[in-house]
Amino acid sequence: MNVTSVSFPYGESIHWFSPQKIQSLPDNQLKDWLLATGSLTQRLKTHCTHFEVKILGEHLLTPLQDEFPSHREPVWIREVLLCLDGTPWVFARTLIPQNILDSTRNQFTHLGTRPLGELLFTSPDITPGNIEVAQFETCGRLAALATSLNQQVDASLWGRRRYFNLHDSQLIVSEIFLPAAVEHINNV
Ligand SMILES: C=C(O[C@@H]1C=C(C(=O)O)C=C[C@H]1O)C(=O)O
Repeated sequence: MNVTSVSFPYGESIHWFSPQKIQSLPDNQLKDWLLATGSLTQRLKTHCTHFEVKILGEHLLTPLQDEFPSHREPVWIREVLLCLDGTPWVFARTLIPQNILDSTRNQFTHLGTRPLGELLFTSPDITPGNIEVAQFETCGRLAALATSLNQQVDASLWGRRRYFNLHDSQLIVSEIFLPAAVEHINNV
């Protein structure tokens, strides 16, 4: 895998839609994955022997334009690849505001290769919020990332963005399904 943290951050500005508003959700098994509310990590682990979080980068950075309107100051940005038996299936980009870092004693900044979901789905103070979806064109940065992972991008990529509520704040987790994942999901 010739992806390095040199190109971090990989995220690109995208227009996210409420699932009720986007007319053209994929009409195949991927739709269920896009809208599922549980831990993606737990679901991915049922499709492999070895699950691994590869960190592309983590840093306090300013969000992309319109990515986090309530936070124009730097937030903790974590980008990872979720790999199943050595194959990257998901690119994930998480944005965590400073007040959540402070109120959780910086647990999120010391995750390392532990899946974020281990924190999000075990803390009684964190509740899943809305889900939004988006389609990524084949000419974008994330398509280029997929290509650099030796995954052929024949069609636009699909992703979702989930909000997680903690006290009176939110963090955002975006997950883009790479071609290897879509190939498996739609052909199981
Ligand atoms: C939110 C979850 O955590 C996963 C793990 C991530 C990480 O380690 O950075 C990011 C996105 C998720 O797919 C989950 O398991 O649902």
